[in-house]
Amino acid sequence: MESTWFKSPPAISFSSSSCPKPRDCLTVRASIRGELMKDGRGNPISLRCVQAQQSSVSHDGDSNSELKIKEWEVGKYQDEIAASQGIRIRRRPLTGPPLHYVGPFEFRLQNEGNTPRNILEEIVWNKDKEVAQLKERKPMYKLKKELENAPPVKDFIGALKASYARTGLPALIAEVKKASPSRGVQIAQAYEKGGAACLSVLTDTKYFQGSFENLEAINRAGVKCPLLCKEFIIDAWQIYYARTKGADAVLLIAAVLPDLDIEYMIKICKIFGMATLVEVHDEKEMDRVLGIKGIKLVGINNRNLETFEVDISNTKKLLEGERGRIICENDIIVVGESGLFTPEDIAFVQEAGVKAVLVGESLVKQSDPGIGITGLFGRDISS
Ligand SMILES: O=P(O)(O)OC[C@@H](O)[C@@H](O)c1c[nH]c2ccccc12
Repeated sequence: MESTWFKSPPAISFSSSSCPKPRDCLTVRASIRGELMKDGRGNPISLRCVQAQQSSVSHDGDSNSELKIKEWEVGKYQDEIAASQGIRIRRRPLTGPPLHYVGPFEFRLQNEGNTPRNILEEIVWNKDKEVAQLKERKPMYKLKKELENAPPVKDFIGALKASYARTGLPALIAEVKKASPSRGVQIAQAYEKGGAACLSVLTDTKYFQGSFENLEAINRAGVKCPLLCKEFIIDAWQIYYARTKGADAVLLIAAVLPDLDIEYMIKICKIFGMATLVEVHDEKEMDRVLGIKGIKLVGINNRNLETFEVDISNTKKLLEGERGRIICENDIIVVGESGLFTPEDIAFVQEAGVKAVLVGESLVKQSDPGIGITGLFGRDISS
């Protein structure tokens, strides 16, 4: 049967002006997924926007595609809000909702931008699909049940502080990069023996050849270092999932997530006792993140995730002046991330103000990761 959507497009405008409270729309997307019925400040969210729009939706079409259309619409709002915060990464391609839908003319015009503009955007678009499939297989209610058997949480920030106090050097978060689960466990154990305070485990498979199996195996092997789940998190579901696999901390990338999402995800992590490493790459992202409540751990990525270029002076640049002062006053721990290879590099970022470093490449280059750690710091930091 021909859809009424096709004949008469609904009276939906995608500009924020049709919605008096764009923040509500952002959270509505989560509530459609059944995850969130309160806003970032704990107030019940208003479903006004969706309700208003639903009243203009024909009920001839099946409710599934209506829901998909709703999700797409709210996703549009989400991208608008993100763009207003200077976020260049779009959460999904501009392809419209289900094929039979012909949207307002202005949006058909915009639909030209269906190719990702850079690698980060491509990763995020793929992640969006991947997470949707995973969620179908394991809906939230099942995941919540599994949480009851999740391994106990380890204190990520406490481990960083203890290591810094012990060695006087930035605490090491050593990254387990692409590896089979058995090799991943060996590497993790060698990092721990070599003096790493915490471990980062890449879990993205498509682009980084990591896996959640690695995370789970390292946790099961009894490694004592707290574990950071290094994932492209775009949905709270992933945090729950990471916890069931033994994550003690998650990475939140400011280039991808709007402030409200970061705030909301920090709250979820807090409830679980997990830490959040909020990653920034430029001044604008740093300023946004410093304005978010509950920030304790900020990572400065020296690698631009849009181009993959690395420049370690980025860490220094972002810690100068007023920003450095705010960080000190608020007792925020800064992690220097990427491109660190030598004791001089470590000294450079320490001088700039970091109390921890996240290192992958330079450690895995060595056949023995323990020797890699000694080479990186210029001395044995294991005891
Ligand atoms: O291997 P390096 O240059 O030492 O970098 C490690 C880590 O900082 C890097 O893997 C990283 C930092 N942030 C990310 C976000 C996504 C993927 C990877 C990363």
